[in-house]
Amino acid sequence: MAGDVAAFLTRVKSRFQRLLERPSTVDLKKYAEVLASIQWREERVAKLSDAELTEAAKELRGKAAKGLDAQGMVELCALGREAARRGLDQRPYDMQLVGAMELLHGRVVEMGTGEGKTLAGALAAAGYAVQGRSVHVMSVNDYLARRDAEWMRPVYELLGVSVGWVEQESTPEQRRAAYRCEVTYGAVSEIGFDVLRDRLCVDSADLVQTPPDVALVDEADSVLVDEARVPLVMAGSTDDAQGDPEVAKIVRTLRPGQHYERDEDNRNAWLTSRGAKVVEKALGDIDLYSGDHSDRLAAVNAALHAHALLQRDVDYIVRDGKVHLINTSRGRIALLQRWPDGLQAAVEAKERLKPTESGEVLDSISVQGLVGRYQRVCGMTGTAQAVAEQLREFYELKVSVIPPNKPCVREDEPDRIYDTVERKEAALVAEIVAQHKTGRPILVGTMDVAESERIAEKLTEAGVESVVLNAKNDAQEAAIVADAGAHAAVTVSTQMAGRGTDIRLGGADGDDNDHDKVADLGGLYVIACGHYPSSRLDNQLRGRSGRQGDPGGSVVFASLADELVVQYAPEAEAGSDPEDDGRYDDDVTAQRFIEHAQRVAEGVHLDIHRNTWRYTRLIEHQRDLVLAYRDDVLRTDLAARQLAERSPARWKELAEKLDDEMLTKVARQIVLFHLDQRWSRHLAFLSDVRETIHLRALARETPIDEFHRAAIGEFRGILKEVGELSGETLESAEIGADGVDLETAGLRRPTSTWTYMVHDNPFDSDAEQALQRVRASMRKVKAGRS
Ligand SMILES: Nc1ncnc2c1ncn2[C@@H]1O[C@H](COP(=O)(O)OP(=O)(O)OP(=O)(O)O)[C@@H](O)[C@H]1O
Repeated sequence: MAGDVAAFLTRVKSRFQRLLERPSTVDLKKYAEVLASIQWREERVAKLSDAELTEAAKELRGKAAKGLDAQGMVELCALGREAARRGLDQRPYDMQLVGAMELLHGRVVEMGTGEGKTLAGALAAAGYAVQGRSVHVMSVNDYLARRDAEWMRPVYELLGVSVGWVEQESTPEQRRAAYRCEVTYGAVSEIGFDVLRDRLCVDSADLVQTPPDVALVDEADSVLVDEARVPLVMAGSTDDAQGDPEVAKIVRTLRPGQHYERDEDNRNAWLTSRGAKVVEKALGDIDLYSGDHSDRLAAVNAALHAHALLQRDVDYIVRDGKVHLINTSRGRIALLQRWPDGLQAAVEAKERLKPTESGEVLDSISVQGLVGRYQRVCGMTGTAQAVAEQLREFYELKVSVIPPNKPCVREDEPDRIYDTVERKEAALVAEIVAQHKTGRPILVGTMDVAESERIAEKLTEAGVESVVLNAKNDAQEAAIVADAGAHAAVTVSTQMAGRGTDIRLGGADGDDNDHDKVADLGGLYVIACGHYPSSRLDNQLRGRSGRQGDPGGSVVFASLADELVVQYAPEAEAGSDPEDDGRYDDDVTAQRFIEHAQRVAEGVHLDIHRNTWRYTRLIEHQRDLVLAYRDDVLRTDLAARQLAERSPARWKELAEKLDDEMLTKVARQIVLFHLDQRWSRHLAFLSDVRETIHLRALARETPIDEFHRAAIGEFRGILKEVGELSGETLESAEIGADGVDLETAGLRRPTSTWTYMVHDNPFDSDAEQALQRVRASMRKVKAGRS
């Protein structure tokens, strides 16, 4: 009873807190005086020569070393505005300055599409730089990182702020130079991979990054929420996890319902007893569930997952003999992503492809862990309000909504709801044909690659040529999207392909005439082929139209047979009969079910995020401890002192042969080798624990508690073990004037390393769900056997 009351109070408290902390539109009254002061100062700044402007920014640095006070903010904005006017021929709007100031207060700002976030972000980054801080502007891809850095360079230069960018092709030297700049642009993945690669340096001169200070995250909702769980991984070459072609062949013959079943949300599949028997027979009458065949069981599970849950052209495409994952939150190829090794190999076997190299995970960090390293985090996006709660829960970040420079006049029509997908698509195509005749540009948002191709085909049949945007590279995508506002353009796009690119009415190279012609037709018309699993994604798509007060329109064509509804509101039904064409006219019940399905989907994703974070938080914490120790070893003589104390006789003997510098280097190499290897083993251990945690949970232990207990217990001994192993190596390895030969001592560092992002780990996405599945499958197997 007391527990119930406590739970009730906690719920009330958190609801109350949420209400208090609801993101609100910034109070412009608060900024009225500041904006007036900026304008007053701007008139004076406009009279300065370029050199004097840069000098004034330098003076501001002197005063801002301990932070920007109100006067400092005014000066920064006045100088920044003038620098943008001269460098870009764009005078930042008041709302951009307000956005920049909110970023400088450490907020995630919501600014609509086309409101000029890139420039607002650059002014904020310069504001941090004049305070002596170093800023990483995190973009969603290489293309945008480079584009934004180059685009904003004139502004930074006039303000005397150095700027650089990193991309996948950058050499270590280029990276080092970029990170030495006060402001560095880079894709989140690239910045994360640099953190991981720096983890392997045995000489501090090889490090490329400087300590993390300020992260300014572009498309903050995608990065901090949608992709937060994505682990960035660095692997080294060792043995390879090959997909078993024999198992793949057997699994290919299995039928759903008979041999295996899937859970409702399509996140897992398991063999029925009949399926288990078929597999066991085909593998030579083995008992798949006996301890002797655990490798085979793992291979069967991975193959079944690849066969039953991962769909070609939805989850991945096959191109050039390789499996390319499709990033579900952006609906485009995720070049650097792969699944956990067993699954990747299983999909390759399913598609009968040559297996790609796999390896031992040397280190990994989640996007959330990466962002968590920074002292200060701020960000910008067109859609932050809907994730305000998550930003607060996971990052302690607050959202500020910046009103648009010009009010949005886009017309968002009510949903058009149909009974079946076929009839919905027929109506959608008819609507496109009709609108296209007027010359109005249309952007069609689809759920996945397969759907985008299907719609494009239907359009061709109906005599409308369209451009499909789904699996091109970022630069090409940007160029295509930029032209989506041209007269009579029809662009079919998967989710947010080409995000970050402005869609100008009249086309990228159009003049004012072209703009006005398209505006007169009603502006860009966005048509969605259904609702996305989150209202935020819907809004992102809609937001592509109606920029800077332009006219525009949007509509969603939905059906009660859409995957979202089938998966998350299977009980959905309409309150009326459909018209002849399958449309439910003004049916509130159908509409409510669709909204309900979206809310459930949002809830499921939040739960998964919360659950994964409960697991990864501890790992990230352990990682921080190991890294802090590693950093001491790398930069000081800690290893030498520790080994001298541990093996005084050997140390004395070596000190007679080697100079101090070499001996310190030897000690460092030995300790770093063992530390890195031990950490890699620890990660493998944790991954094993997570994969089997649901089995342990059957023994009535709470999975997360059990995981913590195992992880903490194992971690406790790591540094001691590294000390012991290092001592042994010091005693036994050959150490001469040239240093230590680790290889002859059997201690090989990985010869090649590579980095990738793990798309989604289906094996450990949600311990509770996994537990239920295992229970269900065990029940089934048992029932089948008895
Ligand atoms: N102060 C300004 N004056 C004139 N044009 C501007 C100004 N600020 C930005 N722009 C222009 O507005 C367009 C949109 O800018 P930007 O791409 O930064 O918008 P955004 O908010 O990032 O949009 P998205 O959500 O699509 O990423 C660009 O073409 C840019 O050159």
